[in-house]
Amino acid sequence: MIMKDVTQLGSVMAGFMFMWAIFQQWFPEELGNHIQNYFRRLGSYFYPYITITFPEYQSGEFKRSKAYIAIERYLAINSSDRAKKLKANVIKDGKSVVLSMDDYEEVTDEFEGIKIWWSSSITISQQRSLFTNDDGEKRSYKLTCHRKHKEIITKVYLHHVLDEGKAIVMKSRQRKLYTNGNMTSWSHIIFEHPSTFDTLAMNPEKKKDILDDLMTFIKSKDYYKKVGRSWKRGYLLYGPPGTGKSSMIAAMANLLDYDIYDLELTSVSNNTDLKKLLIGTTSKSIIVIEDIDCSLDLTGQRKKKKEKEKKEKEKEKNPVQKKEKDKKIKGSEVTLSGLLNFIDGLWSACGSERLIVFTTNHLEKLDPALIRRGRMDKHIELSFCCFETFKVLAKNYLDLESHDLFSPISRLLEETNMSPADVAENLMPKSSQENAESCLNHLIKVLTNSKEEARLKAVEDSRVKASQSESSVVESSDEESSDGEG
Ligand SMILES: Nc1ncnc2c1ncn2[C@@H]1O[C@H](COP(=O)(O)OP(=O)(O)OP(=O)(O)O)[C@@H](O)[C@H]1O
Ligand SMILES: [Mg+2]
Repeated sequence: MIMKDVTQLGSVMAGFMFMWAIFQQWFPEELGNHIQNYFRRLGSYFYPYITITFPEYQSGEFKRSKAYIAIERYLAINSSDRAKKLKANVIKDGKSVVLSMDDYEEVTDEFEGIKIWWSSSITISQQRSLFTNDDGEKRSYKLTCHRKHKEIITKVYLHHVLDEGKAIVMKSRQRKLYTNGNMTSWSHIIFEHPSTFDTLAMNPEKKKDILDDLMTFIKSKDYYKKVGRSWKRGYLLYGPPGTGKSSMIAAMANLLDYDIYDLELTSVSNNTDLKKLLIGTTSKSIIVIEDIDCSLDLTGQRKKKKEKEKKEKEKEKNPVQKKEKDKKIKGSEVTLSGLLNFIDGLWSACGSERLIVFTTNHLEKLDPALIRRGRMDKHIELSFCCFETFKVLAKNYLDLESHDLFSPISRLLEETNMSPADVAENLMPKSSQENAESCLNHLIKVLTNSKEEARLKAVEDSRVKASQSESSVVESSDEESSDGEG
């Protein structure tokens, strides 16, 4: 209603201005300016509103304007005076419907006590252009507010609308899992991994710590800017196979609504291609390098320690040699320094709000430069299944929070090294006859066998060790006696 009054008032003022344009030609210039100013003031008095229009397509752009899409989604959810006619947009390959305000609808919004009017309009263009859709329709949203609020509306409210709208778009879009199939570009599939922090079995305190860290990160845009760092964070996930490293990455992506870029380092030819791939990533994403120790060629790293340290010192003195020491990625020309640049060089700042995650089964094999704090800010160990981990798995897989068999399982878990993947596998019912108790009994059996196997292996290992040291004693005494003969 108010919106209609505002629009009518606008039409009256437009009429005034038109008449003025005709009269203007009959007056001397100076008098004309006076009258013009007078009319402007009069106009502001009767029509103290400003309007801002957001077209669906910016000129020169083929894609729908991001601002338009953000406003569309914001208004569908936030406008206090909801639109009566809605439009349904089908997204996520037909799996989800998003409602938005239909053409020629009006809604109101309120921000810090200020009333804002929004209207949607459409003009049909006779001349079809590349920048409109097939029907030659040009849609736009128009914001109207009182002139005295111009500052707060343009500087604060619009940011709020665009940020909220973008967040809604991000939440409802389909997330993608990218891989560098082609050497310098990414290809993707829809990312639909069911792992979440609820299904992830690990020590609850550790889990909370990671969750807090992630939530702090996503809210820290201004902080990162203030301290002069690009808005990204590195996570190093390490631990034996089947302990949940990949599952945690999926849980992170699901929690934050991020895309995943799964970087296969061995198929990147050189540092330049690596840089191109980096530029091709978007914000709000996780760049993952799995099994980083398998990608880096670390042959020769474990030579005799002292000899190596001596050589290192010499190389430090000679920059040419220092460059040579740079390790290469197996089967490619990408070097360690190329990778370090990828993580935190100048180019790494080309996007924002990004996590870089490395996983490894062998932390000790990694070059310290690669995982130092600042590059890999948070080191997270995922280890063999403990009782805390088991409890989460029992809850997820069997809907059990407690059971008499939990205490023998707790003891056995302390005495064995079984990965959560193996425990989970044993908790899964294999037939319709199996119930929670039979699954627990099955797990006890497997844990007992594994404990026995570990005991036998330890006995065998110590036997081999003893026989090795015996034979080395014999060898050295033989050498001594032959030296004596010589
Ligand atoms: N901590 C865990 N919580 C819940 N499920 C787990 C956990 N660890 C392993 N699993 C289960 O085991 C399977 C394998 O786990 P995942 O692939 O995450 O292990 P990983 O640590 O990445 O192993 P790898 O080092 O071999 O890559 C998962 O599909 C999941 O079902
Ligand atoms: Mg994995």
